[in-house]
Amino acid sequence: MTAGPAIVVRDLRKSYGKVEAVKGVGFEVAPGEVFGFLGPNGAGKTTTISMLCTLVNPTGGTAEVAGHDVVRERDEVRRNIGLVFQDPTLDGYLSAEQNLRFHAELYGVPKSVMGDRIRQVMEMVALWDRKDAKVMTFSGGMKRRLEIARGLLHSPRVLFLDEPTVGLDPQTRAAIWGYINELRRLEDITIFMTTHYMDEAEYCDRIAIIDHGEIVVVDSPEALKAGVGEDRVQIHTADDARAIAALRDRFGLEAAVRDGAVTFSVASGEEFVPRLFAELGMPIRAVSVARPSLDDVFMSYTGSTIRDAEAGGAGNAWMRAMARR
Ligand SMILES: Nc1ncnc2c1ncn2[C@@H]1O[C@H](COP(=O)(O)OP(=O)(O)OP(=O)(O)O)[C@@H](O)[C@H]1O
Repeated sequence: MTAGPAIVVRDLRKSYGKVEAVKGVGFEVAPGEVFGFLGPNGAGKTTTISMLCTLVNPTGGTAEVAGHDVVRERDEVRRNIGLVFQDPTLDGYLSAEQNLRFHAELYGVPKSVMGDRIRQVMEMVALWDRKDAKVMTFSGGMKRRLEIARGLLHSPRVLFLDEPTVGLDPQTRAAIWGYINELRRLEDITIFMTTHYMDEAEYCDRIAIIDHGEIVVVDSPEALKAGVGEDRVQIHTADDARAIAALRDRFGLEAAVRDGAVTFSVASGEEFVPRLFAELGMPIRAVSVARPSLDDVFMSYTGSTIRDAEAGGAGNAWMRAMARR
């Protein structure tokens, strides 16, 4: 266990020419934490994680990972971290086990423990029975699982995952989260991950929301959702227009029809519902109350949903950068 924080970032910056990809971000990650870096395409997530992994040099500020400076102590940082990035770097012509063995040798994992460790990490991602198959025969999800196993081989103190579930089907995404949660239980490890899936950010201990190269907020998903304050209430009635007018006149609430139901936000939704039935003055056929989601949090901090923020993005940072010129 690291004595101090696993990651300390202060006023970290990166510019590519005139593009300020990261504009002075700062945060700390505690040992053992699963820390999520959340933001739309082009927000600066990959640039930040790349600086922490020593793959990109900052243009300003400092960052320490596992107690080492990412610029001055690059080798020490590299020894202490595992990486799972978006672009696969496995060798398709080698078997799954050979890929891991090659990596273990590269990282100087002692021969005496190598075999056991390879088996342990492959079992963790349920690939041990496929150890002899060539990686080129693997599905996208299996490759991602193998990359996670490889990232763990040398028992890193911090594991960096850049969009670990992007492009995978929901079932595989859920399985990968199962492995991450298992990892948290079995290994003394800190996990730093980027994602733009709101539902996945829920699994993190804390998340930082980054937008246009700046951190807008850092907190636990629960605290962020509680900070939004209001619940979302939906009611079904025979006359939506009349219901909307009644909500405005009797309760001063602004409602609108969304997803086929009259929808509005109110503090303590569950306590409000009995009043609603008593005082709306018209029959209600059905009602639902939902706590704020991280989508609502993102909306309240950035003024747009993460999907709106991504609309128009080509899905590739480079293509977007070119398109802007
Ligand atoms: N090598 C580069 N050269 C020039 N501009 C770059 C480079 N890498 C990133 N950028 C720009 O920096 C900004 C942040 O990009 P970055 O890839 O860090 O965002 P991201 O949040 O990781 O997005 P994504 O979800 O698409 O991976 C974007 O405007 C991008 O176009």
